[in-house]
Amino acid sequence: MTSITITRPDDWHVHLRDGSQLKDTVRDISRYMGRAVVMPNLVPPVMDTAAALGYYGRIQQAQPQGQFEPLMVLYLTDNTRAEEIFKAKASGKVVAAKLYPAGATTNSDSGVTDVKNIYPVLAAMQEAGLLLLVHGEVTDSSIDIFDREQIFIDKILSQVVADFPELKVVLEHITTKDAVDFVNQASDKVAATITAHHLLYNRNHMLAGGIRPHFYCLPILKRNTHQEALLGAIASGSKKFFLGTDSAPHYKDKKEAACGCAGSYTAHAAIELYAEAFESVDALDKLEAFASFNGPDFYGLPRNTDSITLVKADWSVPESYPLGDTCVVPIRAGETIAWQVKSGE
Ligand SMILES: NC(=O)N[C@@H](CC(=O)O)C(=O)O
Ligand SMILES: [Zn+2]
Ligand SMILES: [Zn+2]
Repeated sequence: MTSITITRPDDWHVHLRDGSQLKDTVRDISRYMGRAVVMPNLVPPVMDTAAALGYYGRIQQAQPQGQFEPLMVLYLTDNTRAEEIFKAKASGKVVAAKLYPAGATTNSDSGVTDVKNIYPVLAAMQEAGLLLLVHGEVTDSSIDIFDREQIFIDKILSQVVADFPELKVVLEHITTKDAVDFVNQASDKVAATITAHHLLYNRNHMLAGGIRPHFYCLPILKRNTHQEALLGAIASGSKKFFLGTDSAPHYKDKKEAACGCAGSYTAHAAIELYAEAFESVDALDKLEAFASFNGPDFYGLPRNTDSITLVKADWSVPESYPLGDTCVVPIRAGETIAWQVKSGE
């Protein structure tokens, strides 16, 4: 296949950051994504509706044409109150709240220390119809970093799902066969996003023959059998899996450092990288539902109505892109990508 036309996609998990970085992240995300679920892990985090609406306004100001719609998320803390959930829902702009276990990932220090602390909030979310998005990793330092997702699912997520059967839950950026199996056997209230980098890479790409910091993200890339399980999930065509890039820019010098930040940048070529992943398992016919149908269907939002066309033609990715005052090194920097979006779309 040399060309494929799909309904305009959305990104159900992205980091746009704030301040001087917004013009660059918004430029990339709004090239062809209709909507994006914008993660709230700013400094300070987006903890209430007023902050979410302020952030929404700044994103809107940063987009040249105004055709892109940010979908806002509240950052849950031990102190989030149930009434804030109803306020958020009533705003019409906030679609979800995010559970970051405290200390699990970038800017998660104010996250939740014990999921029991937010049980009244989860009850309110279930009642109001606000989705729960989850960074699914335990934070216990004695637990091996490669096991943190699987143990979170066993110890915490299965209990939450059992205790709130009507709550819609998205397990974000899944990285393991355990997560694929969990989501597949769960009710239709449970879904997952999968990133392009977890589909295209495994931990060998990050660690064999030299350490490559731009592949360092959380949850960390796993062994190739887990990558194969993720590819199996997208090739299955299940409606429970959809596009969430987790594109998470950090300045070049913060990644290429003795203690580098977690996060990989893919918004410069998101759908193009997903097309490669789907093609690798001969499943390009499943790309449209994954990128453009399953997300809005799960969130209860309308699907986009216009389309974009991808053509098979190599292009070279720059070594870096401008980001705020300096730059970000994207995934595939200095290498080629096999698909491109036809210009003008
Ligand atoms: N994925 C990452 O490695 N980093 C994300 C946070 C997150 O999504 O966990 C970030 O904000 O940089
Ligand atoms: Zn995360
Ligand atoms: Zn993320």
